[in-house]
Amino acid sequence: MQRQASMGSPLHRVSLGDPWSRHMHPDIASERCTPSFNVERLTNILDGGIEKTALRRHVENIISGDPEFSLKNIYFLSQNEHFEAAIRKKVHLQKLAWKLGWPEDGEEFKYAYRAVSGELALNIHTIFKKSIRSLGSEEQIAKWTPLCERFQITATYAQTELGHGTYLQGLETEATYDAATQEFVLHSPTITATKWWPGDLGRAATHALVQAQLICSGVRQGMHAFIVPIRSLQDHSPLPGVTVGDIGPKMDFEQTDNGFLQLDHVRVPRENMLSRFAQVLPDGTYIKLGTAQSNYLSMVVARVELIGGEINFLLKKACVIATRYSVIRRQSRLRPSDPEAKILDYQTQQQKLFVPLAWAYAFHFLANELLDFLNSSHDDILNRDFSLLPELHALSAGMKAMGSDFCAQGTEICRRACGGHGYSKLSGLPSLVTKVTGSCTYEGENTVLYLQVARFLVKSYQQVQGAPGSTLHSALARSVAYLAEPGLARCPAQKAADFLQPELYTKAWAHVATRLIKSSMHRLQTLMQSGADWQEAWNQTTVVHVQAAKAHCFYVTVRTFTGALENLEQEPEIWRALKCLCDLHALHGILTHSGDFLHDGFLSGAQIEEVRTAYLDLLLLIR
Ligand SMILES: CCCCCCC/C=C/C(=O)SCCNC(=O)CCNC(=O)[C@H](O)C(C)(C)COP(=O)(O)OP(=O)(O)OC[C@H]1O[C@@H](n2cnc3c(N)ncnc32)[C@H](O)[C@@H]1OP(=O)(O)O
Ligand SMILES: Cc1cc2nc3c(=O)[nH]c(=O)nc-3n(C[C@H](O)[C@H](O)[C@H](O)COP(=O)(O)OP(=O)(O)OC[C@H]3O[C@@H](n4cnc5c(N)ncnc54)[C@H](O)[C@@H]3O)c2cc1C
Repeated sequence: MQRQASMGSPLHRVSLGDPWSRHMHPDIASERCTPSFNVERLTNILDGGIEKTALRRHVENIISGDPEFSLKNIYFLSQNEHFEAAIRKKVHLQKLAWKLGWPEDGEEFKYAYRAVSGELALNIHTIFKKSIRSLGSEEQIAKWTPLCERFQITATYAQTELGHGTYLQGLETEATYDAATQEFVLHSPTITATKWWPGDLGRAATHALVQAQLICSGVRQGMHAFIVPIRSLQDHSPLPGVTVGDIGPKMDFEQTDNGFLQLDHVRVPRENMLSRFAQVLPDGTYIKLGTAQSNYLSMVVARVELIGGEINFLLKKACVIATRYSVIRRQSRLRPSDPEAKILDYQTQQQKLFVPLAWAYAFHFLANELLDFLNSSHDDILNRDFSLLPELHALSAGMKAMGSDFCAQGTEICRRACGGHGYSKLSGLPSLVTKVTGSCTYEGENTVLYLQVARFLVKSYQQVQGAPGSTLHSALARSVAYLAEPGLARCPAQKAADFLQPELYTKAWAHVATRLIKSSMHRLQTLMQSGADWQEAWNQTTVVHVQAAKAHCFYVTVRTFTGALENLEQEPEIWRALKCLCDLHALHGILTHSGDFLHDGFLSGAQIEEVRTAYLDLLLLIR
């Protein structure tokens, strides 16, 4: 008879399933019996409260107890079998959700998605639904949302083409308005106009949100979104004028049918253009209600939600797997007379695992703060108050880029830290690496997104240069307020312990970000003064602009992590544990970019050595 673990115990997910995992490994059990803080309390904090922990565990127990959600053979499936298994799980989960009354945007779906390791199909159907909310009029939301929620239609977000993924002004798919019939004619004029990559398009979708160049009365009005039926609701066959299929095997995401779509003069009614930010009147008059980039809002929402909802939880899983492995795996001896050591007792293994762990916490708090910013500004933007959009765009772009970069690095470090077993798919680590790697490309290629941050920093720096002190602070966005603050020329730290002060290392990062932004601006201005036009000068300084953008993004992660710590001062044990990880994150960044801190003498070589001492002591403390 299997021992039924209580829902609250950490064992509840281990003692189910195959016999040999029924017993907790003694090395893990011993590690767990002397925590320096209340583990359940920290779990509640990370979940967002006691009730959410209980709900998460309730959902996880449902999932882990239902054979329909089994992942046992997941690594042995072909591409098609993988997709079909994901469809079956999605349908089963949706029926369960309806039966249990789970709310559409409730936490339950998020917990279920993680519990099945993302092995669910129709994820872009959800992005389609959210895009309708961001780009659609109230009438369009009222019409299409129920159809999505009842799965009377399944949909995709079709923006990227064979010829263009980044440069949206270059999208070739056309939507030409025909006033005579009050319809839009959607057409793929070239092979490079073929929509290529959209998820759920290859086999599942009946409808597509097609981002296309709107042509009204012969005038090209830029990228707009159109809802296009692509498969029959009767027999799921492609509709007339539609050529659609799957793009084939990928590095990962085989649970998703990324597809291609060609449209041959497919007609849709005028009402199918999403019209929150622009309208076409029956006579073909174009009414602009937003900005040229208003229809990019759906990408801002997706970038914010993917950081915590997809990207960072892949790193969290890799940290759990690699840390558990590192207290079970014994290899070599610290002294000839000792028993073989747990590999987590080697300093190098501690560095390998505790830095990604610190990143996982840094991006956990960052994702929450960015989600709060989105939720507090989204309604204003929908009501066409775009005042917060530039900062939201810069933060979402930069944090998606840095979050995916760090999570891709971190999962790979965790995988390598598990030696040969880390190379086995059955460890779960390789698929975490290949899945998170995709996030460096999808929803905006990272370099391109860092350049968007750089563009925002250039404009913010020009504000600082051009505005008198008093009016400055009010106008400058909160995330770049440090640009207007009088910084220190030299770091005052005298000893290693001084570098464990969050205010000190946060200011150190603000100093470096400010200097790099100033330096990249100086290079830009120098090139222009020597005769280069803005575009040439910009292109010739993009490397240093990306460097400045990364320093700014790192500063934001440090500032956000230290802010989260301030909210935990009433939980001293937890505060101490997480402060160690915050310190480690900040100091690891300083050591790996020490040249940027030494460059203008802000830190001396001797101070870098003190940073290293503090850093190495942290590894021991965290262990
Ligand atoms: C659970 C499932 C896991 C897997 C899910 C995977 C789902 C993946 C989906 C996708 O990948 S969907 C496709 C994603 N594609 C992109 O992200 C495309 C990236 N490219 C762009 O965003 C744009 O082309 C660009 C690079 C920003 C350039 O745009 P454009 O040429 O039009 O403008 P710029 O001249 O650069 O900037 C003009 C102006 O507009 C502002 N701006 C740019 N983007 C946005 C935005 N998203 N929101 C608000 N504002 C934006 C930009 O800051 C400039 O402002 P100013 O400086 O002029 O004030
Ligand atoms: C797993 C996955 C899922 C996806 N799902 C979807 C989806 O559901 N819907 C959808 O529409 N799309 C989807 N995509 C497509 C994705 O959005 C694009 O691949 C992405 O936007 C990058 O565009 P691209 O592929 O054209 O790369 P490119 O832009 O061609 O990038 C190639 C190189 O060019 C560089 N580059 C490009 N522009 C510039 C510039 N201005 N300055 C400097 N360097 C530049 C980039 O940095 C990069 O190094 C998905 C992609 C993946 C991998």
